[in-house]
Amino acid sequence: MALLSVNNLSISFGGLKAVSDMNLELNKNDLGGLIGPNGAGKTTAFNMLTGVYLPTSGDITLEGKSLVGLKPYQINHQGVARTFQNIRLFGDLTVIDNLKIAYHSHAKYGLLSAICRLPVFFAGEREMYEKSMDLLKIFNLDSKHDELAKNLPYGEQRRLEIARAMATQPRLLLLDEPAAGMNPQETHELMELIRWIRNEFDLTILLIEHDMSLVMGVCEKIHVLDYGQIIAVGTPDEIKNNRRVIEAYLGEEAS
Ligand SMILES: Nc1ncnc2c1ncn2[C@@H]1O[C@H](COP(=O)(O)OP(=O)(O)OP(=O)(O)O)[C@@H](O)[C@H]1O
Repeated sequence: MALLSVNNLSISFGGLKAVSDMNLELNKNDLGGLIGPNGAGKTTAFNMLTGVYLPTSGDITLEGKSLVGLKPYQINHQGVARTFQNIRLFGDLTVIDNLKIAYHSHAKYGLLSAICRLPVFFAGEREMYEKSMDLLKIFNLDSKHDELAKNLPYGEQRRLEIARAMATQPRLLLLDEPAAGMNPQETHELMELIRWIRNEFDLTILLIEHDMSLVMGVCEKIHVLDYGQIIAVGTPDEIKNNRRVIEAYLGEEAS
């Protein structure tokens, strides 16, 4: 069974069909890409996958269980985490607190234990701190754990956002333009990191990206959206040589 299955997914905003009969399948451990010209519907698709938008029609299943109609936090509890095109960290909190907040969504103690400062609260907090530091080490941010998130350089903020998504212990990680604003060196390091976390955490990843060096370098299966419709699915080589894909991108360049 596919890990993620998107079946005939559509959404309209007024008269605009932003995504139309979209189909997409990812198996466990796939590293997939979702590409397409500006306004093709990529982020809208992510917003439906994460419960931000309710599809007009169609279904989304995670290991056979439908996600449609669930709220974003419920979808996160099912094992789907995401990052955003525009970084959405808590800028005035420290790096480690940004991660601890994410771990809190899976905390093993309740509100009463926290208010009464029961031993289970302290044990839970200690565990969250240790797990957060472990993740920060992986993302090479441990030396900055005490800095405010807003003071990190841009590339590190992007890495922290991925680390925060990982703190919710996802099965499926959705990355919306993870390399946006990164220089070539940072993009190259990000590629290595994405591959590594996929293997290390037994993850399935779907990423939206305009940086073709990253998409072609890291994705094994690419879906191409144009005007809300999937126009091609294939390996990087197949996509590079696909006539409809070339036309879609050339059309964008010509306009
Ligand atoms: N909430 C909304 N209300 C109305 N229209 C919307 C809404 N969200 C998205 N759209 C429209 O849906 C279409 C798809 O937008 P979307 O942001 O998904 O594209 P995209 O492929 O992610 O583009 P980009 O690569 O530029 O980020 C666009 O025409 C956009 O204006």
